[in-house]
Amino acid sequence: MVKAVVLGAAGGIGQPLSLLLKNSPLVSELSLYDVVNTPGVAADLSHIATPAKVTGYLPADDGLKKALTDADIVVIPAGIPRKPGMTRDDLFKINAGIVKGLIQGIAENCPRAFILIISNPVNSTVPIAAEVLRKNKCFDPTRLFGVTSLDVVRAQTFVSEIVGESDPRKFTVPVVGGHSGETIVPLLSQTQPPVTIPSDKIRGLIKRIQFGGDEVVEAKGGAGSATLSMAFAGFRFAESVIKITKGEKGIVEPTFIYLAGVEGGEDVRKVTGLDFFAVPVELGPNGAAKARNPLEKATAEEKELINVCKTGLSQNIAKGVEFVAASAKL
Ligand SMILES: NC(=O)c1ccc[n+]([C@@H]2O[C@H](COP(=O)([O-])OP(=O)(O)OC[C@H]3O[C@@H](n4cnc5c(N)ncnc54)[C@H](O)[C@@H]3O)[C@@H](O)[C@H]2O)c1
Ligand SMILES: O=C(O)C[C@H](O)C(=O)O
Repeated sequence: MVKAVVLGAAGGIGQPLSLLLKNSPLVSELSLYDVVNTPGVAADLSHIATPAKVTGYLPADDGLKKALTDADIVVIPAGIPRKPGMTRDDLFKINAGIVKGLIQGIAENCPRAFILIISNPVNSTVPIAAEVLRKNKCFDPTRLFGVTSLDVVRAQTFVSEIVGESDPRKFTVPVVGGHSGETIVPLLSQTQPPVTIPSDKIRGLIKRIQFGGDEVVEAKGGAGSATLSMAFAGFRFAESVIKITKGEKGIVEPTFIYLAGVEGGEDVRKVTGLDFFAVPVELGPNGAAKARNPLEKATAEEKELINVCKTGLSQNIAKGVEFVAASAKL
């Protein structure tokens, strides 16, 4: 029995992500929470002929508590998306408070649930979540994940396009660091199976992976950011987490984690000097079992990208940590 919860379920990501979860045979209960429209989304999904029982909640009548009680996995795409010209950090002002409130609800109602954070800026919202959980004395770094899967999905797709492979799923491309612009670092040299990217195309490919989100924001012209590809990527990650609860082994997912609390994380931390970083993580029955360290094997050019990443990412992390500390003083 697996109860999955989506917070922000009526939104652009929330709806298709909920559809994919409803379609999953691994989910027995699907609980949808948003500040608007969840009764309608839940009624709609509940007609689909799959076993998962769907319920929808609004804030009234203790909706968040009801949605979260007995949750095994909580996926959070709540919050505002970018418009052209905005950075993900521009979303901090609004989304920081939203994520803080929702994590407080998790701490009070399902502190052992796996938490998957999609809301941007991920580089700051995950540290916010960690601090809120810590204050509630229930922070388990092996159960808190920043969802960076879309960067890997894009890397797979764009690499395939360049090398002329029709099925992007054949490739594994480690993408490390954070989730915004230059904090996103694809390690193309470690693509499996190995690929040869023409040297005149490498810089462009790296930029496209780093700024793939902007491509969608521009194309949508003010109507939001990636939703469908994000739902695909978020579901892929959520499905992996659900699979480990069912005893499946050998699953590795790239994700933004608190390094000090995960086996192998200390080795990554020694290289980056940062508390949070996205690396490929081996999943086990309790969540993040082992952080892999692909940084030592990076090429000189990739190490340069990691250095650039570190500057921006350390500021984003500090901003999240300080936000929780400052709100505690109010
Ligand atoms: N991690 C990633 O790779 C990635 C990719 C795409 C988008 N995102 C981020 O995901 C977030 C959502 O994007 P979207 O396109 O779905 O936006 P959206 O505006 O379509 O949907 C967001 C939903 O959150 C809801 N919401 C707002 N406050 C809430 C609260 N306190 N509790 C519960 N729900 C609340 C809104 O009502 C809305 O339905 C954005 O911050 C966006 O930047 C992240
Ligand atoms: O670009 C955005 O703002 C949304 C998301 O982070 C993405 O990478 O598509």
